[in-house]
Amino acid sequence: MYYAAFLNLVDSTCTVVGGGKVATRKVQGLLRADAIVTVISPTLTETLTKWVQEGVIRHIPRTYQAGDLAGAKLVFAATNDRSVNQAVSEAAKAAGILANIADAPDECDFILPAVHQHEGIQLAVSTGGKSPALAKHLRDALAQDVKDKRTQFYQTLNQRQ
Ligand SMILES: C[C@@]1(CC(=O)O)C2=NC(=C\c3[nH]c(c(CCC(=O)O)c3CC(=O)O)Cc3[nH]c(c(CC(=O)O)c3CCC(=O)O)/C=C3\N/C(=C\2)[C@@H](CCC(=O)O)[C@]3(C)CC(=O)O)/[C@H]1CCC(=O)O
Ligand SMILES: NC(=O)c1ccc[n+]([C@@H]2O[C@H](COP(=O)([O-])OP(=O)(O)OC[C@H]3O[C@@H](n4cnc5c(N)ncnc54)[C@H](O)[C@@H]3O)[C@@H](O)[C@H]2O)c1
Repeated sequence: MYYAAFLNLVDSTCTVVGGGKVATRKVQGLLRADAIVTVISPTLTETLTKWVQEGVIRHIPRTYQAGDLAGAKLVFAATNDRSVNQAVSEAAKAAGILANIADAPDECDFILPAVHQHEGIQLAVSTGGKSPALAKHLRDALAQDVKDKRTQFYQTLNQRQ
């Protein structure tokens, strides 16, 4: 079983290798947590390009090189090249940096849950890597349940503010 935790990444540097669909999703989650994000990739999705133009993320416009992970608190490998993702995994391990490797659950120090966030409540659902689609489905069902009972939950939360 994985150890479940909520990380404080405010002002922490997180490095994402790859600039495709999966990298975009990982960056979005990091920005929601107020992390400082560097993306290393020769290409970017439209969304990532927009965030670079807005100055929201830093972009290194080339392929991954040894030494790129220096200073990172967390590392994400999300290229479509197995050998690159594996090189990132090995470099992170050697540097003692926790890594998420998008195409290799066995190489992940941590995996991401499906998340729902509304006001003060955050739901996170995992299937331990077995079925991300089921994690998404369960997250949506639980989010609906929270929504249905929101008056009751938010009264409790507001009493604690
Ligand atoms: C929950 C979510 C969080 C996030 O990424 O933020 C997440 N995957 C999501 C979506 C998604 N992932 C995949 C599809 C395509 C359809 C399908 O196959 O289901 C879709 C659907 C889509 O894209 O819509 C395929 C896939 N995923 C992994 C592999 C590699 C492998 O299994 O070998 C492959 C095969 C790749 C291939 O070779 O094609 C691996 C991982 N994906 C995880 C998390 C971790 C385990 C979570 C758990 O189960 O506990 C883990 C282990 C590592 C990690 O990435 O952290 C996010 C939903 C976010 C949301 O929408 O809210
Ligand atoms: N974990 C998950 O949730 C999940 C979900 C779907 C797919 N995947 C896996 O994630 C990987 C990426 O999927 P995608 O749909 O984002 O792919 P994609 O093809 O959209 O994007 C790949 C990105 O990697 C970049 N890239 C390629 N070589 C590089 C290098 N040497 N250095 C830096 N960047 C490089 C490309 O320029 C591109 O931006 C695939 O291996 C796929 O099997 C994981």
